[in-house]
Formats: sequence, C-alpha cells, structure tokens
Amino acid sequence: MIEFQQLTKSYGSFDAVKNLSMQVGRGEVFGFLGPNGAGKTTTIRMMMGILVPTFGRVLIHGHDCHLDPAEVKRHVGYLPDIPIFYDFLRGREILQFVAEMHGFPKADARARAARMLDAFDLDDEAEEFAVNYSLGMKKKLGLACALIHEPSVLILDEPINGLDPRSTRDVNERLLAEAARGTTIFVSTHLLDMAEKLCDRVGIIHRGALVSTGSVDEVRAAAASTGSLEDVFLKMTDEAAGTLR
Ligand SMILES: Nc1ncnc2c1ncn2[C@@H]1O[C@H](COP(=O)(O)OP(=O)(O)OP(=O)(O)O)[C@@H](O)[C@H]1O
Repeated sequence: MIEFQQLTKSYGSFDAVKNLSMQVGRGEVFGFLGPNGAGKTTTIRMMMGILVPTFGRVLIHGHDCHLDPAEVKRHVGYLPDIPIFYDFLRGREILQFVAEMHGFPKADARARAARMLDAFDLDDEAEEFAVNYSLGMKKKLGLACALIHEPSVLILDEPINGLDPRSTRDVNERLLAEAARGTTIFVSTHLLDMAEKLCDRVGIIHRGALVSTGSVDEVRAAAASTGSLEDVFLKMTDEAAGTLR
C-alpha cells in the first residue's frame, strides 16, 4: 500500500507538489493524471527517494521513501520518464546487472535476464548496445529492469509515451498481466485512453494540487460530466486553473 501524507515539494515560493494526501491500496492500478508541468514526475521522484520532500512524506508498505529508500526499492520496480542506461552495455548485460544489484546470484540473474528478454520480445536486440536502442526499445528494456525482481509495487512514469501502437499494446498487456498477479501499479500519464483501459482509480493533479480522485465513473460524476475521461480531465483542469490562480 502507498500512503501520501501532506506530501509537498517547493522550489522557493513555487509549490511543484502541494499537500498531497491519498492512499493507493494493495493490488490497485492507480492512474496519476495531469497536464504538462502538473507535478507528476516530482511526486514520483519523491516516491523513489530521488527528491527530498519539503514537507510531508510518502510511505510504501509502511517504509518512508525518503528515510528508508533501500528498503522501498526492494519492493518497488521503477520506470523513469526517460530511461537512461550505460550506453555501452548490451541489453542482456543491463538486465543481468540490475538483477545482480538486487542481490540475485549470477546464474539466477542470467536466467532472469533471459526470461525478461523473451517476455518483452527483445531477444533479437539482446546483444545490441543500449545506445543503439530506439525509444520504444528503451522503454521496454526499462520496464523489464523494473520487473526483474518481481516487485509487489510498480511505479511507472509515462510508460507508453512515445511508443508505437504495437509497443503500446504490448506494454498495456504486460501491465494488465501484472495487475492480475496482484501487483500494485502507480502509473503517471497524460494519455487518458490508457488510464481508462487500465486503471481501477485515477487521481487528477493540476498545478501541484490533487483536484479529483476516484474511479473513472466517480471522477466523471464529480465533474458533472457525461463525456469521455478526456472531457472530464479538460473540464477539471480548466476549473482548477480558475480556483488555483
Ligand atoms: N528543480 C526545479 N526547480 C524549479 N522548478 C522545478 C524544478 N523541477 C520541476 N520544477 C517545476 O515543477 C513543476 C512540476 O514539474 P513535473 O516535472 O513534476 O511535471 P509533470 O507533471 O511531470 O510534467 P510533464 O507531464 O510535462 O512531464 C513544473 O512547473 C516544473 O517546471
């Protein structure tokens, strides 16, 4: 379970994330939606212990993400918005390295890397240097790295941004399979179609503040809208812009 308690990140007088309080339950797929600059990546970086909160905290399975980041990482698989790898390691070597960093013995790490290459259809690129991977291949390799230790929580920053339709479908199917296994998934996106297909609940963040949370139907009802999630999103972020200004 993920628990946000008044999580805040300020840069001078500017609040990139303000007073974020909410919970994501075990096994839930939660879509964190917001327009560009809303505070999604800042929130996720605080969850991963990369940024220090100005105030408040976020807990994963009861562990404080800032005070106890190593324990959090044992439970979490993380896909950053722009996956970055050692350019001159090959796909297979990167996966094996990540598995070994998680403490698996060499032979197990090698077997896990092979399973992931197969699962993500990266076998043909396994011996290629990461620097030569396309964006779609990098996202798939990044997701494979996130999953290699079979985490109970996945934190994904824009996992299908920039992917072609086939890769998008592959990734969505993979995430649905993970959700079916009971993995908790916290996924940031501004692709509403993905949120509608995948998420049990969504939260809409705008200018650092949570403006709505609930199932897609609940969020739709709160916005007094009968339209698509896109209509609801545009209405909510427009109304919020008015009240937050
Ligand atoms: N180091 C920083 N100093 C000052 N402002 C920052 C810093 N990092 C982020 N911000 C600001 O915080 C806000 C939230 O940024 P963030 O990257 O979290 O947005 P986002 O929702 O992930 O956006 P996108 O969908 O475009 O990736 C933005 O206005 C951004 O300019």
